[in-house]
Amino acid sequence: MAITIIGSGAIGGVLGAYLVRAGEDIIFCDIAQDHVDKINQDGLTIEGPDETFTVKGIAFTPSQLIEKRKPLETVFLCVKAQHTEEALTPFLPHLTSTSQVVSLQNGLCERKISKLIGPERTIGCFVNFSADYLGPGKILYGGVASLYLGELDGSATARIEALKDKLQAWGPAQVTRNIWGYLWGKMSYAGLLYATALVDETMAAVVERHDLRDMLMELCSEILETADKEGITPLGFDDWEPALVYPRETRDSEKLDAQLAKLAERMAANKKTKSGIWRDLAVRKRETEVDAQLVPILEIGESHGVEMPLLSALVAAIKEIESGERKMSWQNLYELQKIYESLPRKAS
Ligand SMILES: NC(=O)C1=CN([C@@H]2O[C@H](COP(=O)(O)OP(=O)(O)OC[C@H]3O[C@@H](n4cnc5c(N)ncnc54)[C@H](OP(=O)(O)O)[C@@H]3O)[C@@H](O)[C@H]2O)C=CC1
Ligand SMILES: CC(C)(CO)C(=O)C(=O)O
Repeated sequence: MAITIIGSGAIGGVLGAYLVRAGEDIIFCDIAQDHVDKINQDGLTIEGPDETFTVKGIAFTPSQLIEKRKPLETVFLCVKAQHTEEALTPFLPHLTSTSQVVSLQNGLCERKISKLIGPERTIGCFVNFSADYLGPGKILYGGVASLYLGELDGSATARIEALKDKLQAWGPAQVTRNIWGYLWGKMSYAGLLYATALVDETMAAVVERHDLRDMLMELCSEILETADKEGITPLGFDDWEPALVYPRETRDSEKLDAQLAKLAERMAANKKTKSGIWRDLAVRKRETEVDAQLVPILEIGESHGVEMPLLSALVAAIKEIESGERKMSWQNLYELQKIYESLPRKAS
């Protein structure tokens, strides 16, 4: 089973490198010509917490790969959420009736992919390991964390098992019958991650702030309430436990505090201490995935009549940082805190 990785940056690069090292047939595809050239000339280097290694790689830009007119059987789609359609569309003529496209992305990208190619060719995936693209041919890997694969309809299939088995070359990939539970669980966590990117600090430094905690949990609750209205129970992973956050009325502050302390510890111990959102804003100076990740949640929430003052303010603040109108600062979190304090339904 040849695997084509479309978007061979942080996530695609790490998974691809481990698979190449295990002898799998991997084709890297990336829009960054310098990255493609470097992989072809000198290989792809992964700087991980335990080891640094380089694999030889075969890489193409999308146009080079399209020219080859080869059918693509298994695709790992690892582009940022906002690039989902534009990355996949050129390859539609090269997909067969049995092709499978796995979304190794944050967000509800499986919805977009299944619109393009049908749910039967779309495979859901929840990824929580961390990585950063450092430069052409070079990726920092933060270390192992959760990765779940699942059919969108929750069925158990041989193809999911086969993919899970292959991914053992990377680490403890697992199968789930509830991929939407994980994807929404990650979206609730994404609310927290985006909030940490409002300030030029580590994720742990924000999560450790007790004075901001109720506000941050209310922000995540807006997303969790939306999931609830969609009939989905978000699942927990890697010290993020949505069930301790929502429903608001069953929240046990002591238990939640203990859990968030563990989460902060985990964040501080990772090689990647700041989020991908922070990195897009502060290092890569480019737009984040906010329009493709949190804005759709706002839309879904609004369609159910969920009030989302904190999420709306967070989205606005991130967009202002993107456009240069706002700077990263603790002040941004204090502004969210003020909104929180003005809410009638505070859960403290
Ligand atoms: N990095 C992390 O720690 C984690 C990331 N994720 C999620 O994984 C997904 C991928 O993120 P990540 O790997 O960090 O992103 P990266 O930016 O590191 O990698 C994406 C790569 O795709 C390339 N690309 C963009 N458009 C196309 C295209 N049309 N065809 C082919 N390649 C293209 C990008 O090039 P260019 O940069 O030039 O646009 C980039 O090299 C995101 O949804 C992210 O939220 C999930 C968990 C953790
Ligand atoms: C923080 C992380 C790696 C998840 O743990 C992430 O999803 C991101 O950087 O956006």
